[in-house]
Amino acid sequence: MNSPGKYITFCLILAKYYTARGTIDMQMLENLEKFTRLKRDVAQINVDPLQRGGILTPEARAALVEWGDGYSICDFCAGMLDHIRNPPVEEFVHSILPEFLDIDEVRVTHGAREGKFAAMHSLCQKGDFVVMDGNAHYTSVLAAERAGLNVEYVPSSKEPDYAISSEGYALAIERAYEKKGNVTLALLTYPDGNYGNLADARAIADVCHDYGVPLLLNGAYSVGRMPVKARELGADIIVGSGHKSMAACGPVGVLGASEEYARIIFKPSATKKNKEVELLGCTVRGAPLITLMASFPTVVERVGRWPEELENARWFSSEMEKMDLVQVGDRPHNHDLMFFLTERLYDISQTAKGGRYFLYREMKDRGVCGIKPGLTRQFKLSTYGLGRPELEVVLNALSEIIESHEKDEKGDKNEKGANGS
Ligand SMILES: Cc1ncc(COP(=O)(O)O)c(C=O)c1O
Repeated sequence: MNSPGKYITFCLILAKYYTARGTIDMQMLENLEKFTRLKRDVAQINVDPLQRGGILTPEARAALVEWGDGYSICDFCAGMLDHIRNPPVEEFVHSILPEFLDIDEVRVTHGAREGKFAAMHSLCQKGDFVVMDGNAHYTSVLAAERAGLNVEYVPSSKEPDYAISSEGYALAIERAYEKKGNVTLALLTYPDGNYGNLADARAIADVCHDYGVPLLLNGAYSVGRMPVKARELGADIIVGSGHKSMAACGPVGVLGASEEYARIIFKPSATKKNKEVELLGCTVRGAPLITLMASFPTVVERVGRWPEELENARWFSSEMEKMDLVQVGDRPHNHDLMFFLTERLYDISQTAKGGRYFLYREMKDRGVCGIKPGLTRQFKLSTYGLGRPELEVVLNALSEIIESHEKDEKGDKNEKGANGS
């Protein structure tokens, strides 16, 4: 994690809670102390794809404290959250975000998953089919399940590309028809959260439209990181994630729709006229929305720097490959999220002290975190927002770890050879 301070604060809060309860548990205090000590030396460069795009801007961090009270944005609400003028939620939701995403209507949600569910629940009938890419995030699958929908997958091309094709969408829709299914929505994960692959959304949208099926673009890893224009890509519905890619604390997300579908998704209640049913009236009612708004100018600016981000990601990938750590997925890569096959590190883990956890520990010792503890054979990471000097720290850490272990291994073998064993 990128801040040791937050763990220490958390430990102190817990200790205070137990003290207040009058049940000081010595074992618990001891564990907390151990935890604090463990975390004090926490790494500073975080390469976790899940977290890189959600790091707050200084403006959002200040706003978080100021607007932290419950319902803090509701002082001047006249009944519709998205029409609050002070703070300027209305302008943000009805003017700025539609322009940013290039789509007719936008609402704020609690996250990408809530947006996907709202779209599926309102546009599809129970028992319908949603066609989605084989690389789809589990939340897309759960949203469909919760809405009572069947899923027909578009399989990826498998290792090493894991590519998703527009022809695959046509075939999946045909398969659903063969099952006597009613296909009422297609979904593309753009990019997917495993390989960071950006499929040809425009071509996929065209195929779906030929069948009269609207396309939902899951931009959890793209909206707020790179330029994404729904109209240009042919997306009828788009979701983004504030805490993943828009420098917001969350939970917060955005849901956009073209006029035709917005009318259905954002339908007002029959009984509570100024409340939209799918959103249960009001969605994000305080700090997460304010952090999204506070970071927005920086987000717009960083989206404009995407070519630089991409160049860094590609450079990083090529440096990794010099160490035989092989990037899979799109090549050349088109996103900061990358997946590597790291057999060399796995081999080391077979004899290293600590086994599979050696990598996490040794990276942390060198100031890098975010590669999932216990992974050595393959892992994903993100270079988003990291400059070359920080990326060099990551690369040097990996290279040092590999060299030191392989040298030890060679030394051991030579020693055994010399001893005739
Ligand atoms: C590709 C993808 N889509 C959606 C989500 C969920 O986003 P949210 O937390 O905003 O619902 C994730 C989370 O990891 C993801 O990786």
